Amino acid sequence: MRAYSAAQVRRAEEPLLAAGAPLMQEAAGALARAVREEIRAGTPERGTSAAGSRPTAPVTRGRVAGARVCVLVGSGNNGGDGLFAAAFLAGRGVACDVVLVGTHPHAGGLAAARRAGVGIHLAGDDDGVSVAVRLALRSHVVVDAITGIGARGPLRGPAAGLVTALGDAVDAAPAPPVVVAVDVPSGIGVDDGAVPGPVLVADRTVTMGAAKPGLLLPPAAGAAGRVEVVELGLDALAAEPPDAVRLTGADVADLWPVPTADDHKYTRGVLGVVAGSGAYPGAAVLTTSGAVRCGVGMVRYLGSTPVTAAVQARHPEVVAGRGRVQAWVLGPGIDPADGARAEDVERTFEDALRAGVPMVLDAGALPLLPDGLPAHAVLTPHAGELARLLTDAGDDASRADVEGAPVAALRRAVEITGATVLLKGATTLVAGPGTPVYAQADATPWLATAGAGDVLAGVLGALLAGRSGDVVERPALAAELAAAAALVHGRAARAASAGGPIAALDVADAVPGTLRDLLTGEMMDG
Ligand SMILES: NC(=O)C1=CN([C@@H]2O[C@H](COP(=O)(O)OP(=O)(O)OC[C@H]3O[C@@H](n4cnc5c(N)ncnc54)[C@H](O)[C@@H]3O)[C@@H](O)[C@H]2O)[C@@H](O)CC1
Ligand SMILES: Nc1ncnc2c1ncn2[C@@H]1O[C@H](COP(=O)(O)OP(=O)(O)O)[C@@H](O)[C@H]1O
Ligand SMILES: [K+]
Repeated sequence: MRAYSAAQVRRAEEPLLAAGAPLMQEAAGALARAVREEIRAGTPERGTSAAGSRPTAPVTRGRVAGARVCVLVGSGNNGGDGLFAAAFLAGRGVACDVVLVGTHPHAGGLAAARRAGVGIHLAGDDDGVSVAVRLALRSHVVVDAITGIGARGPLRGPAAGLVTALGDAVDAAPAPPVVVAVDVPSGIGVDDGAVPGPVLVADRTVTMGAAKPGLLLPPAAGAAGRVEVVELGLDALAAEPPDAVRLTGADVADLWPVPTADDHKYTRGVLGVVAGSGAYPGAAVLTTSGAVRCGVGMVRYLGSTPVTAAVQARHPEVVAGRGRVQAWVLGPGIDPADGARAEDVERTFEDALRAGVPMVLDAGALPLLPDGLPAHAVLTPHAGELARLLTDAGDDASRADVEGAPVAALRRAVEITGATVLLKGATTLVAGPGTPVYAQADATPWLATAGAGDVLAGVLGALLAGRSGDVVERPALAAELAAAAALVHGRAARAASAGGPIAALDVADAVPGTLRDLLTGEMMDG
């Protein structure tokens, strides 16, 4: 999924609007269809529960007549989409109410809604807000058409009051309405994914023409629910670089190296691993497991005799000692204050830099880095490690700062280091110099467990080893491959979990099945 900024979308719409294309009618039609789907998917209980708080007749599966919909309408074209959709729905027998949040609603849309018999209400003051909340709570679906790509800053005035009050009421409702956002949840940072003020959390977002960055990027993406793009024929976007990207399973199938009859283990890629130490031997096992399970040609491990023995007890195929490699993983389970191990990392890093070999720099390697790294070096910090990296470079950043504005922190780290940076989290973000931000939300919160990051380092190392030559030739590929590794790691965690707890090694063990499903097209997205 490729996401474009508000300005890019406006530019792409211009020629179509100038030619008289009925974009708003198409947008409103698609929105009305989505609302009808939500009504049809609703169970009969939803219509009657809430301790009888809904005076509507129960909605039978598959029918929309008799359902109630409440549309929150702002003063711009986003509100226009909502008004025309309300008119369509009323024509299908849906009981529609519109709550006007701004003073100058779209004139054509308002006239159409009135003609269709839609109830029109005003949320201009506290009384209006109370009425609107009551209308919304007795509805099956609430449509948020307050602001779209024309929003500036946090919601203000009555819009802010209504969204705050309604958000609280929906949270407390025993049978809350389904919330469908038009284009974006009103109040999010459309281009940067910020949440600067109140936002009504949506179950589904129907976005017009193309996805917007705020629908993919945290924290705003968390308010968007399922995102559905309505095709409006914005062909001009095909020639533009997207601002944000989310890879799908099919993208990963295209990126993952698949051996052919001409291959042998050395052409498939050899990964060198400097991970684990006397204090953290497990990191060596987890990192090599992640790599071995990806089907890399060979893994070479560099570490002390007892840690090497632990690695080989789990994976007899791992080879001990130096040799030619196509990529490195440096740092998991290594304390930068552990002189001998830090020296192993630094020495190998210098060799890798000279040889021009791609590398993953994780955990203990991060504080040892010089500036001016190549884009084929991929740093894999979590938010705490990224905050430290920025602070060491002279920016004053806390973990909370990184979590509050992760994209800005990520971009800053790329700027400072020159490297590709993968920021781990519930949504894993990746960017390199000049690349879009990749935002992958493929995992399960069960993945937040010790050692999971070591497995990711191994998976990414294996992928970089397999595509080493391509990465060196086209360093921007490193970011895409890192996003692909995050997808595989996240999907493997989901497969291993199936709703229950997992240990890091379970994630590595689920990688072969996950890759098989992705490569054979048996794993669907979503
Ligand atoms: N250009 C077009 O013809 C199309 C536009 N479309 C829709 O139109 C939207 C863009 O429309 P607009 O450019 O009119 O802009 P919006 O409708 O997104 O927002 C503008 C309105 O919101 C108010 N507003 C802005 N910031 C606010 C804030 N922080 N708090 C409260 N109110 C705020 C403004 O005063 C103005 O009334 C898209 O998001 C999409 O939904 C679609 O219908 C497709 C076609
Ligand atoms: N809430 C969450 N939901 C999904 N994945 C998460 C969540 N929190 C963390 N993760 C993932 O779990 C892994 C944790 O890695 P990391 O923090 O490096 O742990 P460790 O250092 O113990 O290996 C990362 O892949 C990260 O993206
Ligand atoms: K909206």
